[in-house]
Amino acid sequence: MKVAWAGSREAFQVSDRMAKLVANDPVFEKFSKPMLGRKELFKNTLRKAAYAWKLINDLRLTEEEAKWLRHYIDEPNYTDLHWEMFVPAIEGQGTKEQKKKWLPLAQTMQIIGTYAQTELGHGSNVQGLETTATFDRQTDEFVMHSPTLTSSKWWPGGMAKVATHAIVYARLIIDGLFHGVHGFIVQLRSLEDHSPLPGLTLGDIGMKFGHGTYNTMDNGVLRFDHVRIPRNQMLMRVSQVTKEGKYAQSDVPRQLLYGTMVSVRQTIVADASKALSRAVCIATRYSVVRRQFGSRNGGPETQVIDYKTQQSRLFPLLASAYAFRFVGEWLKSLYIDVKQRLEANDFSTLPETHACTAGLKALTTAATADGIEECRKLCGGHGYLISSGLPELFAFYVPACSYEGENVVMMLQVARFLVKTVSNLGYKQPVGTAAYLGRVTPLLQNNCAVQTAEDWLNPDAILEAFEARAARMVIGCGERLAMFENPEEGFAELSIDLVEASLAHCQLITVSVFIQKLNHEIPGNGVKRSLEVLCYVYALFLLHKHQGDFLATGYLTPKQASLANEQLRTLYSKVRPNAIAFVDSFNHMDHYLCSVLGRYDGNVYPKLYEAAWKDPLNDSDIVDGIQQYVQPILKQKLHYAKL
Ligand SMILES: CCCCCCCCCCCCCCCCCCCCC/C=C/C(=O)SCCNC(=O)CCNC(=O)[C@H](O)C(C)(C)COP(=O)(O)OP(=O)(O)OC[C@H]1O[C@@H](n2cnc3c(N)ncnc32)[C@H](O)[C@@H]1OP(=O)(O)O
Ligand SMILES: Cc1cc2nc3c(=O)[nH]c(=O)nc-3n(C[C@H](O)[C@H](O)[C@H](O)COP(=O)(O)OP(=O)(O)OC[C@H]3O[C@@H](n4cnc5c(N)ncnc54)[C@H](O)[C@@H]3O)c2cc1C
Repeated sequence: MKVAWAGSREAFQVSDRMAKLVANDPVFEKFSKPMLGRKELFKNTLRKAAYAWKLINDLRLTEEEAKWLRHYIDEPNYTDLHWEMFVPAIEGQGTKEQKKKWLPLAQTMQIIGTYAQTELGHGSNVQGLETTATFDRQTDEFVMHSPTLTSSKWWPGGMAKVATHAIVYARLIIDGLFHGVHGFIVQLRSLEDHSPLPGLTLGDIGMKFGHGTYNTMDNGVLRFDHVRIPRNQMLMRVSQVTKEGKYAQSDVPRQLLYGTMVSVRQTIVADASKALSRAVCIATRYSVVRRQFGSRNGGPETQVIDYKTQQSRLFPLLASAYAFRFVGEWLKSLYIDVKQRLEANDFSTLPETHACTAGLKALTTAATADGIEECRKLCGGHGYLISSGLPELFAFYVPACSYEGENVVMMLQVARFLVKTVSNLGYKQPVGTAAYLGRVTPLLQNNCAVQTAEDWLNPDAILEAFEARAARMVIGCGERLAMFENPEEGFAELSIDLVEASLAHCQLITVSVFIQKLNHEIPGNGVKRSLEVLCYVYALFLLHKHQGDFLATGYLTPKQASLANEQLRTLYSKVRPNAIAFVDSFNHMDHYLCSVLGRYDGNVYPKLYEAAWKDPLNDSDIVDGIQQYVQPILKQKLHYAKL
């Protein structure tokens, strides 16, 4: 199962080796992090990032190994933006000459970059950005300027204190004419003494949710006061500006300007299963250790994992972790394919890839953030302790619902793709993830054939149910949209239904990828049979949760929906004996989990007790402030005795 989770034996070996390397190195200790003040926390992260870079070079780690190393170090920092956004932005949007100049500097970290798109006034609406890049023909330069307070760049990670360069998105202006938003490479700091260059105001935007997690990152604010950069620092793969000030567009689509976001959204989907599996591992192990009620004749109480209600909250999350792992893997291969096509100027699959990355980013991050919080509750009161590992994990993870495309905004992008696909049905056969919309007649006409709970243990029955639900919701929206004279007005009016239809479409993708995985790629019958159980749990849980959709579209009868739920409960009993094996297969080491409740050895209570004594408040019996503020209250003579 470990191999099935990792994707291959080689992938398992690489991640396992890096996990051990980090866990065994005292530099990467992290239990004390929540006790540090912001400055110490930040410096501590800089120290770890520098040490990690040294290890990467000294040990000559491969790119894959370096990624796992950063993952297990487990602290967001400036290198995330450098490797995941700055470098890919140059790769995807730079010309050959620009790549030749900038990539070697970035890849050896002689410069450190960030991605400065969002502003105080606009994040989702990229076309609404206000920073300007005005071409000056006399000097062959762009003048970067922040004309308003709301045009201040706001959020870019690593920008406040570390980055020496940024890809800055700004409105291109030539001779007073606006030519859309483009990316520019801008140097922020001196490579000698690290001070901000003249004309730039740079700072940190302040503390974020959760203490010890995202505050390791220096998210920044940046303002320009007429800062000049050479013309050849505009990223020019999509559009070019000549020295005469002529604006030209290549025959590559403008959407490539948004390419870096597609790349990172794919990574975020691939990473969702890491965060969810981490929370599920903690909650499952603790649910086996924790006992409440049910003692008979002085025997042990019931392990809380044996309560049906606990199982009904935990096992769908376990199944979701596996579903997200597989859909992340699938999306990665889709992305690698589109990247190769884009390099060869084939843009045909870009719209579908954009819809998949946007929609699956929204689906997986929302479910993962909610899932981590549910795992915290599954651990009862102890889940609220930092030493459970869950509050910090939640604080770290939850902004994924907002960054890289706010989730509702992303689902509306999926809706645009679906509406377009439906309106083209007469003359263009949909392919890939939308192929089912080409079979609308049977999907609209045929209803579910399930008669017994056992009938639900059939991948074809499940797939057809999810296809019919999504198709009916999408087509229904399409029909209602057609009644509006102004399509944009109609889209806005129906946006709530469109988001629900998009979610149905994305859930269909995750369910069908899980089924596909089982049909083709699982080594060993035992592993395959166990994963089949999780696949059914995932699908039937979604069906139960969204049964309103399945019933309202008329595909299921109430009887069939309740048979699905009956089957789901039976499946929970099949998951129970393997629950620990399923979470051990994630191969999460204690160092990575950083959780007293999720310890591999189950030795929870002594370690919980021990961890409490490490709190700085327990350094002495009488702490600072007691004599000054508590004793006077105790010793005062009250006028009003009853108060
Ligand atoms: C316990 C403690 C735990 C701690 C753990 C620590 C672990 C650390 C581990 C470290 C490991 C490293 C891994 C890290 C990986 C991830 C790093 C993430 C860091 C996160 C930092 C965040 C960065 C950011 O947020 S950057 C800013 C992102 N901003 C956005 O996403 C903005 C969203 N807005 C948009 O995308 C657009 O503006 C949009 C799409 C909403 C609308 O655009 P528009 O210009 O108005 O266009 P529109 O008219 O709607 O569309 C035109 C047309 O184009 C199509 N389109 C739109 N976008 C794209 C695209 N990207 N690609 C292709 N096509 C696109 C659109 O559909 C339209 O098509 P048509 O309808 O056919 O015309
Ligand atoms: C931790 C973190 C790190 C970040 N790092 C970076 C970075 O490195 N670089 C960078 O450039 N940016 C970064 N960002 C910014 C991030 O990309 C934006 O915050 C994100 O894109 C959301 O945009 P917004 O803040 O403008 O939200 P808004 O769009 O203002 O969202 C507010 C609300 O309005 C709704 N809404 C907005 N538009 C619509 C619409 N058309 N229809 C319906 N509802 C709508 C949303 O659903 C949401 O509920 C980061 C953000 C965070 C939290």
